[in-house]
Amino acid sequence: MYIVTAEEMYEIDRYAIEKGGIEGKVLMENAGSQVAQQIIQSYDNNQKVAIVVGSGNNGGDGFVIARYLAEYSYDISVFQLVADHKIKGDAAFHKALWLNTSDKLVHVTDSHQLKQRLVDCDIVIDAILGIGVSGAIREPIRSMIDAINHLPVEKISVDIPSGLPANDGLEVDLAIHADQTYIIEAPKETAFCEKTSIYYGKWETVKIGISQMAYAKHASKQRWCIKNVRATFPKREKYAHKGSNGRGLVIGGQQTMPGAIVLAARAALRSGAGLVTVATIKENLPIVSSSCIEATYHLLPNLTDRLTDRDLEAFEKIDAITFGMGIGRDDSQLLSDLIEKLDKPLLIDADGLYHAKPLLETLLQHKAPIVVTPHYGEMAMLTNKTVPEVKRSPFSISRQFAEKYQVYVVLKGKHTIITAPNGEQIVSDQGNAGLAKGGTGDVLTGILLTMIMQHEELLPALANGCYLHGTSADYLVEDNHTERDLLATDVIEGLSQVFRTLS
Ligand SMILES: NC(=O)C1=CN([C@@H]2O[C@H](COP(=O)(O)OP(=O)(O)OC[C@H]3O[C@@H](n4cnc5c(N)ncnc54)[C@H](OP(=O)(O)O)[C@@H]3O)[C@@H](O)[C@H]2O)[C@@H](O)CC1
Ligand SMILES: [K+]
Repeated sequence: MYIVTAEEMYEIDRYAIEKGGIEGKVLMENAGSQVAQQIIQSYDNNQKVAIVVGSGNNGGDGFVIARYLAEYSYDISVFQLVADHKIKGDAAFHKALWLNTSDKLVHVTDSHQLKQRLVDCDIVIDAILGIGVSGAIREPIRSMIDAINHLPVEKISVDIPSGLPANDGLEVDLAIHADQTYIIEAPKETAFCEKTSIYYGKWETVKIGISQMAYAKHASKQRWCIKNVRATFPKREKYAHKGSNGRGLVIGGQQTMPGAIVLAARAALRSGAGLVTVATIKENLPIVSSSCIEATYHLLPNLTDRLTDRDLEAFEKIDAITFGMGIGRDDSQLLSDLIEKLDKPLLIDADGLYHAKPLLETLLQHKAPIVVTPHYGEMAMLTNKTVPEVKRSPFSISRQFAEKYQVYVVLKGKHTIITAPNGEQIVSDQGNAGLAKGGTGDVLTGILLTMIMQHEELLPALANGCYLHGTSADYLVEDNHTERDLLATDVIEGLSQVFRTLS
């Protein structure tokens, strides 16, 4: 499923009209009838329904919905919040069709009137503003949206909660707090941003006949689901040997943080890596090696000095490296050596990201791909922004960073956003609140290390890793765990159940 900005949706719409030959009126008919079908399936027709329409095509959708719901005997009233001359084009066409079959259209000019009109309704269908909204919400629409938010009725938004922008990056001024949103065709960026997703309530998409070709041409983001994983997940070769399934290297683990590397190494092995070597200090060896007997070990005298020739020689056979879990924040030369001296795919996580901050310009010199996996706080640190700023613009900030430093970014959150150096993005929204616990990030890193070694294309590889991690947590919470007691180690054990669903 594609995710779009407002500009991309308009381009896709234009493509469907100009190249696909579908008239705008027909797209609007399809949009309204599909939303109406969803409402008919979910809400009884003994309810009193008010449809509030604004000046744009979102209002046009509202007139179509009115026509279909009236056919199914809902008690419908349509309230027009703008002057007649504001309704133009396709919206005016569908307004005329509504008036051919009904006289139920009331002009409302202020919020006080609107409140009185809506007070005995069960459902308000919000077709006031769509993706064409711009700037601060103007009066009288502003007070009208506020009035609707205060009514104890079911609020259903068409396409987008009125007042909410489609794109990330803007401070939300005022918007309908919907219980349910029926999104036309493709979810917009704000459905996946922490500060704005709540306005949508529950949401689903309705299709109106736009071809996938239009999206392939104009959209740059996808939501990753099992269908994508099945299509891209590498098959395990029948005659594979441990060397052909990838040799991964996990570097990290201060004396006080040995758990992080155990989790990463075990997760990498459970996700199918052929061999995993853990490079850490000797004080960690007893605990780490007894917790992960399948891995091999490489001893580093400390986690701060440059790599020796012996280290570099030992790492020569490695297919991909992850650096940073439990490494601490003391000055260290390790990361600059990994960037300069080893041309291997490199995943930088956790404290490793603090070491990466002063080296960002040098990332461009690395000949193999680099992946960074920050959470919101770490992303704010890397980009000199605040956490609220990252939460407001997770798509834009990830894309700018990925393009500037030519790295892959996995911005971890409820909706994890994965960005390629060319700006292409994928959202993985699997997982639950049980993952908000120490160690789960280390498990994700281990899974991603294996995915990096086993795929040719990195963007789907990283998306598949995020899918495995989140879906393991979802299955565990559905079965014998809860969001409260779920541990990072459980997520590793849960991977088998996810793998079984992929073939
Ligand atoms: N995707 C698809 O393929 C299809 C999409 N369709 C639908 O079209 C919708 C997009 O339609 P759209 O472009 O007409 O924009 P939309 O938001 O309805 O109205 C814009 C008007 O709102 C006003 N306004 C703007 N800002 C404001 C503010 N701050 N405060 C107050 N008022 C403000 C401004 O009017 P003004 O008062 O300036 O004249 C402006 O002209 C889309 O969301 C979907 O529902 C389907 O019908 C068919 C296929
Ligand atoms: K709306």
